[in-house]
Amino acid sequence: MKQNIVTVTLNPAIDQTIILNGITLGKVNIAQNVHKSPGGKGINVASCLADWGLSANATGFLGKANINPFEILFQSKHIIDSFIRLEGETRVNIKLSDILKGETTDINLAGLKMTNDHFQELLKYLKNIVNEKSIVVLAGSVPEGLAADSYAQIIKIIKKLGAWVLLDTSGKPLKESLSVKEKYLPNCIKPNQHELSQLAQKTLLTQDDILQFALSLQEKGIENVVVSLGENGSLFINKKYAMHAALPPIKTISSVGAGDALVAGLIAGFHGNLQFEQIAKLAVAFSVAKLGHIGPHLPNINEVKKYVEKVKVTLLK
Ligand SMILES: Nc1ncnc2c1ncn2[C@@H]1O[C@H](COP(=O)(O)OP(=O)(O)O)[C@@H](O)[C@H]1O
Ligand SMILES: O=P(O)(O)OC[C@H]1O[C@](O)(COP(=O)(O)O)[C@@H](O)[C@@H]1O
Repeated sequence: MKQNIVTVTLNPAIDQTIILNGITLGKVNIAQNVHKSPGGKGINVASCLADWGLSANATGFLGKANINPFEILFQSKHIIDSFIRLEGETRVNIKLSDILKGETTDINLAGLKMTNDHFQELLKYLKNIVNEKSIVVLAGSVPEGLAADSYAQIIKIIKKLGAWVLLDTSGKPLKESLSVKEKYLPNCIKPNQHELSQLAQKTLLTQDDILQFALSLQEKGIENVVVSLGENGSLFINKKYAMHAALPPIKTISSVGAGDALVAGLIAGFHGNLQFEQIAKLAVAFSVAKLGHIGPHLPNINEVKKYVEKVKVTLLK
């Protein structure tokens, strides 16, 4: 039984969400409001898990100069803070939330530059704490200075230690992590439609295009392939099942972190040894419940459970 949950965020961010009543590019736009919240994929996962009552050990790299909001989040949600502190500032990512259209535009910056010494320090830490009872989430972009196969390197080490690994990344780091021997593949991946198309090197337009490519990845040896499709829900694929799960859209306050909330729901489900269909329902419920909040937060557990009951699942295999 897997027990301890570790999340790794190589490139965290403070998300600055600017609320606008419509955006016109090339013109002056007046903001309605602005919110700043500590984020980055693995941190968002740990934060949603905390709201569900599961404690995670969060690690990766943070800049010392603007660390306060992260430390406040970790303390308030009892997240174990194992971040390696670096000189300088963690990046600030801009999220333009157009409440008129219900659309969010993300402007993600590069972040702190890393060195191989930083990476080795992280590997050393992971070797110390990861074991056969660990569930490890590796999530987000790879910062400047680290090799594109950084996740592949981490996965090889922690799978040798017996960990179960979920990888949520895109582009070259995703490709590199899947171009390895079967025993070093992640146990689960969660690309969105765009990221899956990048991996496929062609635009996957229809649900069937997406399903066929996701099935081919599962057949290659990735036990669980989850594809998030925004307002169209998600596909969940393992050896036995392929299913589509979704909830009708709710009033979206911010879609930033919906993918991370989906990952948190997957982890909560796998950690609880739930049946695959229940895992899918929990993941979708987490992601939709998050839409009502700015930042990586879920409503209370009972409200999330109400969403779970409403998730519609369709078997595709
Ligand atoms: N407008 C929406 N209506 C209903 N569900 C949504 C909506 N936007 C996101 N979701 C849920 O959040 C999940 C993750 O969203 P998505 O945008 O695909 O992730 P990512 O942020 O990783 O691109 C979706 O699979 C879906 O369950
Ligand atoms: O690590 P990346 O890929 O640059 O993404 C970082 C951004 O993604 C987020 O984790 C949100 O991700 P999702 O909307 O995909 O769940 C933000 O908090 C952060 O600004």
